[in-house]
Amino acid sequence: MLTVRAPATSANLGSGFDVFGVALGTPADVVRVERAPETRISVTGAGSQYIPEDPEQNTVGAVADALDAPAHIKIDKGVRPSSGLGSSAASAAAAAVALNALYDRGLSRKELVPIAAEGEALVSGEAHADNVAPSLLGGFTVVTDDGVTQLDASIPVVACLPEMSVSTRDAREVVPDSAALEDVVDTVGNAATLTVGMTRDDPDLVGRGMEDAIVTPERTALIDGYDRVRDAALEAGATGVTVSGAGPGILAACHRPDQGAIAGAMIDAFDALGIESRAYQTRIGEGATLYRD
Ligand SMILES: Nc1ncnc2c1ncn2[C@@H]1O[C@H](COP(=O)(O)OP(=O)(O)OP(=O)(O)O)[C@@H](O)[C@H]1O
Ligand SMILES: N[C@@H](CCO)C(=O)O
Repeated sequence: MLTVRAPATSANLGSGFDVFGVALGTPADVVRVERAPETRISVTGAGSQYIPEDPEQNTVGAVADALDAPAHIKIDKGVRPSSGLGSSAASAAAAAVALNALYDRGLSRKELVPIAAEGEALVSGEAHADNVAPSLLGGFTVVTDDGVTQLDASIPVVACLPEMSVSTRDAREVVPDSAALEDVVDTVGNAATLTVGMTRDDPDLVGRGMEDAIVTPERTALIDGYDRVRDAALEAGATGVTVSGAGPGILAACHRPDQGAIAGAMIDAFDALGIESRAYQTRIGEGATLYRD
């Protein structure tokens, strides 16, 4: 039996829609695999009641198919589904690493990115890799049609998850088909600022670069209380705030000493609207880890 822990991720970071992603220190999914004549899946943990065990409908089933690696696969969910924290991707990334090792396929982490992305195609209709890449590789990742670029980074963040769900499929429907040149120019500038910030591990530059005038405003309308939570986080010292992935999770970049106050302010702001939430005080962290039992 092999065990893999794969982290939650936050994609987009505002200015890098479908391009940027980061691995989070917590939460994470844990996947255990054992060789078997055909794939069988069981799911426990956060939100497991909403996750199908049918291999045709679970992201890990798509990965087992893509690697031609049938197995009994046990998923222990730490990342709640439809959270914006890359729940479906964490399972897919963990399964890709585990099955690659179980069947000695010899693929590198980068080569596993498109394989894990097959799972995303199953649930959201598109094989976007901006969550599976950081879950596999760790740090900050840039995904384009030409491949994946990875950079180690360790910016402190708060990921606040309200008790509501937004499916990636629905959140992709509100993305505009076109944008004004002025907004594109602003977003490119912000994306460049954020990237420099990551290379310097500078939370101020990263936060400044999280602004986006094209996709994020359309998506915030799907998250009750977004503006109040964002303002509360900024007042408590966040250097930047944006929707995590497709939402409803909200990501704040910050300096380490402000983390507790930001987490409290975000939870209180949701609470004032009658919405329960939890906040992960974490930092950009490592990719999937393989354990041999
Ligand atoms: N192993 C899995 N883990 C989580 N969700 C899964 C899994 N397999 C299938 N799903 C389905 O995927 C959907 C959740 O994926 P979705 O992309 O909407 O959320 P997410 O991964 O948390 O968000 P995001 O990609 O925005 O960060 C749910 O419908 C869920 O049933
Ligand atoms: N880039 C994708 C990620 C989903 O987590 C989106 O925002 O739709």
